[in-house]
Amino acid sequence: MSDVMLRLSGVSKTYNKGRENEVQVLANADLALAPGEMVALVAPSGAGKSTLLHIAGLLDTPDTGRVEIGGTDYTGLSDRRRTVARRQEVGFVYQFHHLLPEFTALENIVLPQLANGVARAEAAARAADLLERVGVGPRSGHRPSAMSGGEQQRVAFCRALANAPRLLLADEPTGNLDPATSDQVFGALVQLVRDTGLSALIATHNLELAARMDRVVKLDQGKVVPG
Ligand SMILES: Nc1ncnc2c1ncn2[C@@H]1O[C@H](COP(=O)(O)OP(=O)(O)OP(=O)(O)O)[C@@H](O)[C@H]1O
Repeated sequence: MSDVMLRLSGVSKTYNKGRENEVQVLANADLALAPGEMVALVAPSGAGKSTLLHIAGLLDTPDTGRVEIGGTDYTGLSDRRRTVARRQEVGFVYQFHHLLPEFTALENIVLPQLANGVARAEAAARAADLLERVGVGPRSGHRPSAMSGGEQQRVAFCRALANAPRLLLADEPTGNLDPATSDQVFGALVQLVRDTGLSALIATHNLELAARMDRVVKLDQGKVVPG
């Protein structure tokens, strides 16, 4: 296994190149995450956290630079290869849960597995196990509208891990929750990541939560620097 789970090398990204509203968000940014490492990404609004996460998760491509996940260099690979890799290797969590409203918590975690070719019984067992781990086992038959914000977000964590990715990317995962709930739900996320041995890059404005990670980095003039 590679000793680096995620590596960004010399990554640059400019929006609206050549236009009046041109904005260089990333400028030769480098970042490496070891297997099992949890890193917080802290930066002011607009500094480029989402851009960095999208590039790291193969949702967007940098103008220049390389993105490697699990030792594979995805630079220049086809959209198809990148889509397959994204589905298998990367889990995403956002500020909003984005669960499918017409499906139960369990089904929301089963569906991505079915799309990945997993048999239904196996998918359901994995979904139940994940929900149990984050303390929402008793809510597995509920639709998102019948769950609290904290419960919805815990289910979203499970969905991100449904296909056993090796890398978790989270963009303000508890940003929508009140401070006490945020603290508990963040704790559940950390525990889940530790239990499953994932590498995780978590963007947050919350310095207390960031301090619970192995390492903190920030964005400074388009570069990743120690926090
Ligand atoms: N598709 C786009 N086209 C043009 N500009 C963009 C685009 N996406 C982001 N930007 C700009 O790039 C900069 C970085 O945006 P990004 O969303 O990465 O920041 P962020 O650090 O995640 O901010 P926030 O914490 O507010 O979500 C911002 O100035 C934003 O306006």
